[in-house]
Amino acid sequence: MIDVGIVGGTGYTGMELLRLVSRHPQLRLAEITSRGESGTRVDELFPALEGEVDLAFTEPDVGRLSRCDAVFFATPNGIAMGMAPALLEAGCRVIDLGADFRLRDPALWQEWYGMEHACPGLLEEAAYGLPEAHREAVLSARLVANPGCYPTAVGLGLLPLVTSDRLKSGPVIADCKTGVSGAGRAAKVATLFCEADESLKAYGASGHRHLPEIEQTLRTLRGEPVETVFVPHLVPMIRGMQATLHVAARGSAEEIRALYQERYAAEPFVEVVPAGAHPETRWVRGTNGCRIGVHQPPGVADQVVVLAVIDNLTKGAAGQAVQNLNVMFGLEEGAGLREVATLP
Ligand SMILES: NC(=O)C1=CN([C@@H]2O[C@H](COP(=O)(O)OP(=O)(O)OC[C@H]3O[C@@H](n4cnc5c(N)ncnc54)[C@H](OP(=O)(O)O)[C@@H]3O)[C@@H](O)[C@H]2O)C=CC1
Ligand SMILES: CC(=O)N[C@@H](CCC(=O)OP(=O)(O)O)C(=O)O
Repeated sequence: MIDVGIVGGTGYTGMELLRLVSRHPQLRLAEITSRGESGTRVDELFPALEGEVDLAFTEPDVGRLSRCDAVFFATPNGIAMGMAPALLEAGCRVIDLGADFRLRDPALWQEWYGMEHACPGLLEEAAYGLPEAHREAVLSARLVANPGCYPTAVGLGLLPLVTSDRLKSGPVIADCKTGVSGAGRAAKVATLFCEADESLKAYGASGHRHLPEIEQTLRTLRGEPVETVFVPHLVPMIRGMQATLHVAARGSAEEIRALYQERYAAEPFVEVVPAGAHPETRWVRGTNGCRIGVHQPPGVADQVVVLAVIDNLTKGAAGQAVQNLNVMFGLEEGAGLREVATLP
């Protein structure tokens, strides 16, 4: 068994990790932290986990955490970088669900996250944990930067095109929507039911911190910059994310769909939906799946619309983190991640 620790076990991605780790056949939860709930039993706070988790929350402590084989950070940005060096030194593997190790350039990190990086020396070493693109790097990594939810949906939605000669020059438009759990559990007025329900709003249209991460992902895949317009939206649902990607590309919808099917044929979590289908977020709710549809607007030459849906908390965060751990430890990549979406 592999002993894992979760730092930030009371937040939304920490709760999702708890759900997945508790059902994973090769993982044992050894440590779970919360400053606010230290001493409280996990199943007292989350009765759904009664009989699944026999632990209480503790204060985050490097000494205790370093006894784990792997530690997940499900914490706000800027926390993992303070504790990761000591954990790595102690021989732990680290997977950060936050953004601390995602951007290669510490100056870019400071510009978008407003704080100086605590361990810029680890940025080169960290593997960017989008397994469909960087499986080899994850396989040998001690430290994984779990991608952001929007960069996951946009990255998977564009990967086959940006690595092919079908992509034409011109900006990619990434029109993205997500549910309120994306903002985390800490109360914010904008995500209160009365503020978010029965309404839809764009935000970050003049610049969102996931833009440099998306640009870095696309540049790495293509070998040159891919101009990107990224506009996120908040929609009144709890989980889910859709990236609607407008891309200039050569070829018919059939040819481009075939390119996607070929690229993702061996991927356990990415599925290209049949011609004419529009994937829905509820098809992947609570699962580690990503469903992708390829369409072509009539009457516009060399233009495609790619639709990619994920669950922001699963493939966009905790599920992908477990997938990365499976790859890092040589486990079957889908272990503990075989959930089927709940419908309706
Ligand atoms: N929500 C989403 O859809 C996604 C989130 N992410 C990223 O994952 C990370 C966690 O997000 P999310 O679960 O939504 O956040 P939440 O706000 O829901 O939870 C944060 C957790 O971190 C703990 N925490 C807060 N401050 C500290 C600290 N200084 N030291 C140790 N623990 C701390 C909190 O518990 P306590 O205060 O009791 O210690 C809590 O358990 C973030 O970096 C987020 O950006 C990534 C992809 C998607
Ligand atoms: C609705 C909402 O606020 N969504 C969040 C999603 C991003 C997120 O979770 O951030 P990381 O993946 O970088 O950790 C946001 O736009 O900030």
